[in-house]
Amino acid sequence: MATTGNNIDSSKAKIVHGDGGYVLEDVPHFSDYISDLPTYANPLQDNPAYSVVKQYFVHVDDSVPQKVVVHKSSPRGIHFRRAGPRQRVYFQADEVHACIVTCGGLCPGLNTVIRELVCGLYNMYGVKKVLGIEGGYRGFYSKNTIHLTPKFVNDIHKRGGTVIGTSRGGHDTSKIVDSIQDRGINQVYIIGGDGTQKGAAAIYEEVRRRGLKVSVVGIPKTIDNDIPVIDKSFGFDTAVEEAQRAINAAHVEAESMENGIGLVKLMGRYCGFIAMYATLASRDVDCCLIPESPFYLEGPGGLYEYIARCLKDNGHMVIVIAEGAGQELLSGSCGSDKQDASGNKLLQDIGLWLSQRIKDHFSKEHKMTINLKYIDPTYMIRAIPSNASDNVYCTLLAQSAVHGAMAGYTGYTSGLVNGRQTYIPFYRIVDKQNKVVITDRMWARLLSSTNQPSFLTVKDVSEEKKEEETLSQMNQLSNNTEDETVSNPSVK
Ligand SMILES: Nc1ncnc2c1ncn2[C@@H]1O[C@H](COP(=O)(O)OP(=O)(O)OP(=O)(O)O)[C@@H](O)[C@H]1O
Ligand SMILES: O=P(O)(O)OC[C@H]1O[C@](O)(CO)[C@@H](O)[C@@H]1O
Ligand SMILES: [Mg+2]
Repeated sequence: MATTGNNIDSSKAKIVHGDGGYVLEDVPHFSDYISDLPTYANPLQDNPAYSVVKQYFVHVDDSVPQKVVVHKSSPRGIHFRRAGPRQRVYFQADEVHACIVTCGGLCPGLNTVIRELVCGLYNMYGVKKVLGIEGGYRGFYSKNTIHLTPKFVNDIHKRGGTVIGTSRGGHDTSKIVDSIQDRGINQVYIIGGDGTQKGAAAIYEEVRRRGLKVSVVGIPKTIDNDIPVIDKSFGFDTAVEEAQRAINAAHVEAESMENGIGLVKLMGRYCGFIAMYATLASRDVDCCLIPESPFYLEGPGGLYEYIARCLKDNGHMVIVIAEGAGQELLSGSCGSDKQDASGNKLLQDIGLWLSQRIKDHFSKEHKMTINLKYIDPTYMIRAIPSNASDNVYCTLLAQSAVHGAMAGYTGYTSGLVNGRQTYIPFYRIVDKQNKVVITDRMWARLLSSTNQPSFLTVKDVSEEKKEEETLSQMNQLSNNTEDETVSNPSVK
């Protein structure tokens, strides 16, 4: 049996091979494990808003390539099923009993997704029974539910947070599936980050083992942007925009004083996307430190040397640090192995630690007084409503999720790949975490925009590149050999 690192059985992967090295990583469908299900004409065909649209229904063979940059001799590569409404659906409106749950940390846009799931189900498919599960996964078996209607959700998108609450920990697969079965729920919309998607994959496996006609659908959420495959997660843009306010404040403080340093700590437990994009957007940042790129303080090429140069040249500087950066420098201090209820590492405050180190170093070694202001906006970048572009993104994600469930697909995450809405099998989402690749162009762009040292030796760079190549070769190999092969695709 082939399993991913998370014990998700990937041997059931539906891989379809086509001409020219075309590979479709398809998502599960009810018809894979339940026979003779009736289908119905999609009610959208009679909806005045959609019936005028030329080719509104997605073609059964439509798929979206994972890689858009190719060479003339490259194989066509991996594709995902294109999201959208299908001609035939597997549920009648009054048969659907949907539920929505939000898990993990907050993220701008959660309420927008909830709103659009409810309105999409009501307005597009005439579904009237939509339950909100309160307080995350544990809410399935230990909390009340809320009946969600278009009226109830009408202006929740203007508020931060999630109207149905969220939590970490408390995932008990069999209790959750018992609750789904007992309540007669047949569409489960699960909004959350990498941990949540692992939980969703486990729920799907159990639902399938019990042979239930229940669609299990994930909607990827995380301001950290650590979910692989998708272009980016919703709320990320909003968080980066809000982070600008902290960086601006740091810059104003720093440039108003002699030897002023503004130090901003931003969220990013295992990856530095928020810090990287906020730095690139701001142009006021002189140094960005992220978990993927270890840094050191002392000696040639170190952080102290760079700070001294910036202060000498400009009189001030701004540093952005992701909360997960430099944790190895802090190791040994107490509390480093603590975890939250979901098993995520609890981090120590690298920003506070670094502020003290910088002050001590410059007063002792350079006899200089540093005016350092430490700004930690923490929850302020995620406890806000989503901006306009995230709102549109949330709407498309939610509507795509609904179309897929109505069409009988299950075990998928609704996600944007190369600007197109797709259905991605869970095993692809939970397999690994998305990280900033420091040998990619984006990190090089950042280094050339800040002029900061890379903190890497030539040897480090070549090792990093080798590691990346090995990883991508392994991925290629597993796609070619591990999974069940279906030639002559009969795609739905
Ligand atoms: N491997 C796993 N299997 C089953 N459930 C899991 C797993 N990992 C996490 N979960 C559950 O998923 C939920 C959310 O996980 P977590 O707290 O890690 O947040 P997340 O979804 O990764 O979001 P974020 O990191 O953006 O805050 C929790 O209820 C947790 O119990
Ligand atoms: O909400 P909590 O448990 O304080 O967790 C904070 C974490 O959540 C995130 O916002 C998303 O995973 C991280 O950036 C941060 O480390
Ligand atoms: Mg997470």
